[in-house]
Amino acid sequence: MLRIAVPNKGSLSEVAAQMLAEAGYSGRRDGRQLVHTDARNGVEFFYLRPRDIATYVGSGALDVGITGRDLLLDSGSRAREIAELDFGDSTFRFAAPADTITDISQLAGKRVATSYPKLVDDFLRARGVEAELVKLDGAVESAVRLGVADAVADVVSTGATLRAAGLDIFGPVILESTAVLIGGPSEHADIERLLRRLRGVLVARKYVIMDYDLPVAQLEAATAVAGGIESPTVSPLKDETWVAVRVMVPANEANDIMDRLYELGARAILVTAIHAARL
Ligand SMILES: Nc1ncnc2c1ncn2[C@@H]1O[C@H](COP(=O)(O)OP(=O)(O)OP(=O)(O)O)[C@@H](O)[C@H]1O
Ligand SMILES: O=P(O)(O)OC[C@H]1O[C@H](OP(=O)(O)OP(=O)(O)O)[C@H](O)[C@@H]1O
Ligand SMILES: [Mg+2]
Repeated sequence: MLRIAVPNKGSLSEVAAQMLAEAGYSGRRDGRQLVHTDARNGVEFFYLRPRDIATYVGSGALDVGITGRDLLLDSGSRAREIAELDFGDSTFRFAAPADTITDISQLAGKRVATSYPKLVDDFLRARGVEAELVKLDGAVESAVRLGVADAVADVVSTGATLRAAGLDIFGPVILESTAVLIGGPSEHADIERLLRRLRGVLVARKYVIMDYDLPVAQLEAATAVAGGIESPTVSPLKDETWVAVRVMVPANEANDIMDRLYELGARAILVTAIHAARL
C-alpha cells in the first residue's frame, strides 16, 4: 500500500481531493474521516493538517504527501518536493501600515507576526536583519491593529485580506508558493504511478484536443502554429488535396490558435476536452 498524506482542512483540501478523484482514486465519504483505504488502487489516504504533512513524510511515516511549498519549508522537515501540482498558488510577503515600514532593513528590532516563523527567520537571517518574531496561528493581519506586532509576514493570494486590515506589502517576495507533491526517505515503487496519474490530471486540465481540416499545402504552416506534444496526427481525407489534423493545444490559447489556423485555410475546427491523459 502506498501511504499518502492529504490536507484535511484549509484552502488546499478540497482541490487536492478533487485532483485525486480525477486521477481515479476513491476518497473519504465525510470530512471527519481520518483514514481511507482505496484497496483497488493500492493506496491509503491519511487526512492531516496541511502544516503537519511534511513532518509525517519527512520522517518516513508516510510515503508521499500533498502540501504547500511554504509549509514544507517552514516545517524544517527533510521531505523534498517531487512535483508542483498547479493549485494553491500564493506569495509570502511582508506587510505593514502604509508608510511605516517600507524596507526590510527597517524591521531590525521590530516585531513581525507570522504563522511561518522558520520561513521568515531564515529569510531575515540570510539578509542580516534581526527582528523579533511573534508566532501566531492564523489571522495574523490583525496583529498590527491589535498592537502585538509592527509588521506581518503572511500568505497573500488576492491581497484582499491585507487591504481590509489596512496593510501595504513591502520588501522582496519571501517565497512563491504552490501546492506540491512531497516525498521523504520512502522509495515506494508506486510513487511513480501516483505521479503519472497526477500529471495526467494536470495535462487533462491544461490542454484540449483540436481537430480541423486543412489544405495539404498548408500543413507546414499549420504545424508551426500548433505543433502538438510530439507532432500532429495527420489523416487523409477523401479529397486528396485536404487532410484532417488532430493536435493537443493549451486550453487558454485555443481561441487564438483557432483564429490563426482559420486564416491559414483550416475549416471545421473543433475543440474537445480531455478527460484523462498519460503522456
Ligand atoms: N488564500 C489563499 N490562496 C491560495 N493559497 C492559499 C491561501 N491561503 C493559504 N494558501 C495556501 O494553502 C496552504 C495551507 O494554508 P491553509 O490556510 O489552508 O492552512 P491553515 O492555515 O493551516 O488552515 P486553516 O486556514 O484552515 O487554519 C499554504 O500552502 C498556503 O500557501
Ligand atoms: O490575499 P487573500 O486572497 O486575501 O488571501 C490570503 C489570506 O488567506 C489565508 O488565510 P486563511 O483563510 O487560511 O486564514 P488563516 O489566516 O487563519 O490561516 C492567508 O493566511 C491570508 O490571510
Ligand atoms: Mg490559513
